[in-house]
Amino acid sequence: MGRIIVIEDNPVFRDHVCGMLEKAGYKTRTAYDCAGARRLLEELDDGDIIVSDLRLPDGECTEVLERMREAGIRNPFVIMTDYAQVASAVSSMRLGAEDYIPKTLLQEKLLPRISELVRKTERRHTIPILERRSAAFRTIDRRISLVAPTDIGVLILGENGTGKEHVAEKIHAQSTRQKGPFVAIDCGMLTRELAASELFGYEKGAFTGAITGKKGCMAEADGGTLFLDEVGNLPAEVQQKLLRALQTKCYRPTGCTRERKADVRIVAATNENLEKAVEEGRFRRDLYHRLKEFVIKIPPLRECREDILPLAEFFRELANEELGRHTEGFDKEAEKELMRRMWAGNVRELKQTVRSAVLLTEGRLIGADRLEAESTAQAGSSLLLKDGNEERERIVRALAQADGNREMTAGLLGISRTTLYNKMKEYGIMQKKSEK
Ligand SMILES: Nc1ncnc2c1ncn2[C@@H]1O[C@H](COP(=O)(O)OP(=O)(O)OP(=O)(O)O)[C@@H](O)[C@H]1O
Repeated sequence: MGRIIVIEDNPVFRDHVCGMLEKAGYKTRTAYDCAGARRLLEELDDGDIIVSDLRLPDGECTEVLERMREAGIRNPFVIMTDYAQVASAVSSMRLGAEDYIPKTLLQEKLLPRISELVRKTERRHTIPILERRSAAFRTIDRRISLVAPTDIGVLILGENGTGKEHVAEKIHAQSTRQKGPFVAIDCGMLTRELAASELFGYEKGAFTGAITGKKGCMAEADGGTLFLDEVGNLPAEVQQKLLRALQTKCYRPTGCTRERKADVRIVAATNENLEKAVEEGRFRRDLYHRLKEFVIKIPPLRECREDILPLAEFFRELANEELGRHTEGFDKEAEKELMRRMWAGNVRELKQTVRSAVLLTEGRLIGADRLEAESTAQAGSSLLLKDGNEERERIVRALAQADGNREMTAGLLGISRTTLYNKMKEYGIMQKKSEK
């Protein structure tokens, strides 16, 4: 976890903010003016987050922000404002500030916002990836390198757990937008009521309870890539709004009278047959065509058998590090077993199986008896309990155990993330967007 750089000229307020952050376990560094901030920024680490007062003795912090963004430094920047400064703070968001928080609301807003940003930053910097070398993936890599530098919309098709999000990140990393943000949103988690605000944001006072405005994913992804995971679940009203935003590069946040511009490249992914969703009237044909300008199909792991052992080795070493184990490999029987399985949950299931095998192994070699029973789940199917109440409770418990991380929760329950989303929707289990 990185540090929080607090830039504030009022020493009492600065100590107050640092105290709050340190009590929550964050390390802080401080500066009191733009010049000091610029010096600190020279030694900025990837995971650091900046929280700054808007008006500083030698200028506005937006000058620092602007300089950072020009230099391609994308660390999150949150602005603290007095009531009278809200208008300029809003305009600073166009320069790439993540958020502004009125000082009067700092107590309740700062820590949740910081923990959301920490999760996002950590996710981008800590998931190690193995370059897959199977014939199928070499073809996929060629397709990625062809499409990445263009602004063509890409639709990634594949079963759950095949690695669609990594492919989207790769497209972004090889694009001319690589210095811009990569914002991922799970459309499967968006209720009809939430979808428009999450994607397009809203103005302060747009509806009861909208005490501050919200930026929305479109604005967050401005200059970068917006990854719409499980795009087939996007509610109809939002499909229309998204299509318009793609066609005109303009959109209107809820409650806002003026249009906003957003230069966003969309990469979408789905595990369902969108063609069928179009025929059944659940997905707009025009949006479908717009999203699938270029299609990348990711085969299930069982069809890329050359990748199984390299991935298993990769996950074994990761798990060694994470769990403090010293396994050195799989024995012959375990290798045979890894190759024999169908991996209905694809790479995600392989990763989880290897991780728990590492945990269970005391010697150097992992034996076949340490590989948990094969998942009987068909991709996308549910294997939970028949009794609804019990099932709901189990999901809530698993979410708490996994500290809100949905991937880990799905892993604990032995189901795919999509099934988890659908179940959460079905049981009305709410979760904050930051809890991913
Ligand atoms: N090449 C790879 N190297 C290392 N880990 C990988 C690789 N591909 C996938 N994974 C891991 O497998 C899991 C599933 O990957 P990812 O979330 O990208 O799949 P997905 O197809 O987007 O899944 P879903 O459809 O459920 O959203 C993640 O934990 C991811 O880190």
